[in-house]
Amino acid sequence: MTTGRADPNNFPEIQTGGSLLIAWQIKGKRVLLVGGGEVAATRLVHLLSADALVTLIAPAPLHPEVSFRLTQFPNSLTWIPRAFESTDLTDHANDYSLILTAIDDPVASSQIYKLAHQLKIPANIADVPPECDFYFGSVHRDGPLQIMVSTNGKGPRLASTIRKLIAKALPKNAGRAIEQMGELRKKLREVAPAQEEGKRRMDWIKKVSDAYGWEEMGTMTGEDMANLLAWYRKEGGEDGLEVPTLDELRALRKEKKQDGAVEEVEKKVEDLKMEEKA
Ligand SMILES: C[C@@]1(CC(=O)O)C2=NC(=C\c3[nH]c(c(CCC(=O)O)c3CC(=O)O)Cc3[nH]c(c(CC(=O)O)c3CCC(=O)O)/C=C3\N/C(=C\2)[C@@H](CCC(=O)O)[C@]3(C)CC(=O)O)/[C@H]1CCC(=O)O
Ligand SMILES: NC(=O)c1ccc[n+]([C@@H]2O[C@H](COP(=O)([O-])OP(=O)(O)OC[C@H]3O[C@@H](n4cnc5c(N)ncnc54)[C@H](O)[C@@H]3O)[C@@H](O)[C@H]2O)c1
Repeated sequence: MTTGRADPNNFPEIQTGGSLLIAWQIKGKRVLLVGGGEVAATRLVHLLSADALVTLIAPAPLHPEVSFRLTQFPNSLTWIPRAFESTDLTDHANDYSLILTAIDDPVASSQIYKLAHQLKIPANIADVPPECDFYFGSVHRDGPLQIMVSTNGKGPRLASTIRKLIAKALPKNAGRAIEQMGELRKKLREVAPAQEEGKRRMDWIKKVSDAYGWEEMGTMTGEDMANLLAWYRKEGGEDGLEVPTLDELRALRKEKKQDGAVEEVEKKVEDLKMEEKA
């Protein structure tokens, strides 16, 4: 939506030869996973974290972690206990958004890749980079915060080392703070939905994002958020709208709610919560 570039003439340098890193919204989409060993177990962590609907094809016995996921996710993970057959794909050509294999059989792997390619379904064939439309990366998750380290196939173990270094350097409650920011942004769009308010809304949320520490953002209460939104509404007509300091925001907690703006916003926030529950 916005680029956030300070200098419009200072274009970023492009290093070609990389890959496209994206956050694929695969929730509710069908994925075929072939294989039930250790690598399949790691694939399941990624897929189930993203709320995908997974069909797993592999003969028994399964890796214990894979068996555990079956009991943990009975509605989103289905096991077909046998080896892969080509009709698994040809009869279900439109079913799958994504195909992953994690099997110790290079011939079957290649056959699955060719079928996926014909059907134009993106595939990752573990251990065979030339037959991967995309690679996995080393992932750190903390709620909505997702960090993926990729070495573009050069050094998976080094990716894992870098991921751990990054995770160590993160603020303790970064995930929680980001979750809170998501809630605030959603509520702000709700109380100030007007299209023409888009720029002011974005300028202000940028300021809010920079105004408080991680700890403060993570421990912000529903009342603080309502106070912030009321602040925005009250001062919304002004250009260069400021954000309350932390002290100002905390002071608002104690104020009696004689202020109609706060009550109005709190009611909207309550309505939103009810909608979410419904
Ligand atoms: C990140 C991670 C994600 C995951 O799989 O979940 C991942 N591999 C991980 C670990 C790992 N894999 C291997 C080792 C042994 C040590 C070593 O070889 O380094 C270790 C380390 C270990 O076990 O400690 C063996 C291996 N891997 C590939 C090949 C084939 C080849 O390279 O030709 C071979 C056999 C090489 C051989 O035979 O010599 C290929 C791929 N592995 C990738 C991802 C993709 C590129 C990732 C990137 O760009 O960085 C890519 C290209 C395709 C793909 O799988 O998508 C996960 C770390 C998760 C974590 O802990 O955080
Ligand atoms: N990319 C990576 O990060 C990475 C890391 C380690 C290993 N590997 C490679 O990934 C592959 C899988 O590794 P693993 O440790 O999970 O192996 P594994 O031996 O633990 O598991 C293999 C699984 O595939 C199943 N399988 C074999 N043929 C099948 C078929 N035709 N249809 C359905 N299921 C079938 C087996 O029953 C088993 O469940 C190996 O080739 C391994 O070298 C990749």
